[in-house]
Amino acid sequence: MAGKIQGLSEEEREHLLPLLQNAQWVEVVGRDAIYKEFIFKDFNQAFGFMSRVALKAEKMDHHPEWFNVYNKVQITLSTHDCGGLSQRDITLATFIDEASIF
Ligand SMILES: C[C@H](O)[C@H](O)[C@H]1CNC2=NC(N)=NC(=O)C2=N1
Repeated sequence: MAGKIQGLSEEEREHLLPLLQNAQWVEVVGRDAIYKEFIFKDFNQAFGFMSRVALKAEKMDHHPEWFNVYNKVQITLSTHDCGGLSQRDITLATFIDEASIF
C-alpha cells in the first residue's frame, strides 16, 4: 500500500537539515537519507531505547533502518514510499533524539 507521501521541498530542506545536523544527524552520501549513531552504557540501555523507538515507529507506520551491536545503535531514516526524506523522517528523528536521553 504505497501512500501518497510528499518528499521534503527545497524550502523545508533548507530549514530542517541544518537543525538535524546540529543534533549530529548526517546526510547519507548517494542517497536521500539521514544517519546517526547512538552509544549507550550497555545493551540494556540500547535495547530500552530501541523499544521506545519501535513503539513510536509502529504507531507512525514509519520504520527505521537500524543496526545494533551491544551498546551501539546506528540508525538510517528515509521514506521508502517517496524514495527520500519526508516530514515523517523529521518527526521520527526528533522523537529518537528525545528517546535517547533518559
Ligand atoms: C505498507 C506500509 O504502510 C508502508 O510500507 C510503510 C511502512 N513503514 C515505512 N517506513 C519507512 N521508513 N518508509 C516507508 O515508506 C514506510 N512505509
